[in-house]
Amino acid sequence: MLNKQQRSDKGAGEVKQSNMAVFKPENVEDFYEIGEVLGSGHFAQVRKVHERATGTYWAGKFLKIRKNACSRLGLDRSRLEEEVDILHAIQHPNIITLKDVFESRAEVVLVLELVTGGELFDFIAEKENLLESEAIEFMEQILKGLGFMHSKNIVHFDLKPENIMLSDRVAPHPNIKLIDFGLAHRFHQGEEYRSSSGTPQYIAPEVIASDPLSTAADMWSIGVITFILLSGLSPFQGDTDDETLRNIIVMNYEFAAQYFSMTSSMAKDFIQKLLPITRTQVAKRNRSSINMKSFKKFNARRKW
Ligand SMILES: COc1cc(-c2ccc3ncc(-c4cccc([C@@H](O)NCCN(C)C)c4)n3n2)ccc1O
Repeated sequence: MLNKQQRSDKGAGEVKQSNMAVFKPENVEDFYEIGEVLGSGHFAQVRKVHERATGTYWAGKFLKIRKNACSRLGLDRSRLEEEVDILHAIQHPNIITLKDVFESRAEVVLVLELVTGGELFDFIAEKENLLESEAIEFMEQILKGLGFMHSKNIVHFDLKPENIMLSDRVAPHPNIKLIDFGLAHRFHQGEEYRSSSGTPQYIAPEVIASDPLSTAADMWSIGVITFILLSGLSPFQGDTDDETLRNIIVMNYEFAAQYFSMTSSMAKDFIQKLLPITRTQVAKRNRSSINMKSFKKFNARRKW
């Protein structure tokens, strides 16, 4: 488990308590041989790593950590601590497993279960779209992992096909693994939580409106993912992020006959329950201009 160490720092006569997590200070290369790059993003790189003691292969997520609060280079350490806490709290067959955490001067390394089947995103892209029976198999596993997270009051907040990986894409029934808990949050009793982070195509209207968030935001993303699995189309995707966000606010989506003629009414009903068109949103869609005030405020805040 994560070692939380109570530290008291004396500064200007006051005693400040900081509850910084302490990860393994040893050099990760003493225990793992660092291999090929599997993928990379902002301030993070995922590499294949080989455990010296057992010969097992793992995935190492190498993260650059901000040196101080004023720096914009690197990830916020408290954000990373929450991700590690959350990963430790959720052990489930459909959620990636965290094995170890190492820390050097400005880098933290998460040692994670290696999955070799790639992203669901690529799997769909190669198949255009899936049979409804295949989509159901994937959704069942995604919802099992997500249901387990939600039962522990943990919300992912960045569900998208790129963060859903397959253990082995050639297996007849590939196993799903949810990854990337960099935006995840564990809710405490009575807590109000707002965030303007996420990926435009998949974020819920309440994120754009900066309303208090809940597990419902993940269920909205599940509706978008299901729509994509069954049609190959992204329901709210516009030519720009702004257009995508506008489409979400006014609930501008439809089941185009050209793409949904083979889709069951049960599947469309499932999506409509996850992407509910409220009376307010129908009214907005009928009005010439959408509620630009909340949209402009969101635009000013958003972090991508
Ligand atoms: C727990 O958080 C993460 C786990 C992983 C992870 C875990 C196990 C694992 N086995 C293989 C891979 C892998 C293979 C190819 C590319 C990538 C990664 O660069 N792209 C993953 C999705 N991306 C949008 C975060 C990751 N991973 N990636 C990636 C990013 C995370 O934020």
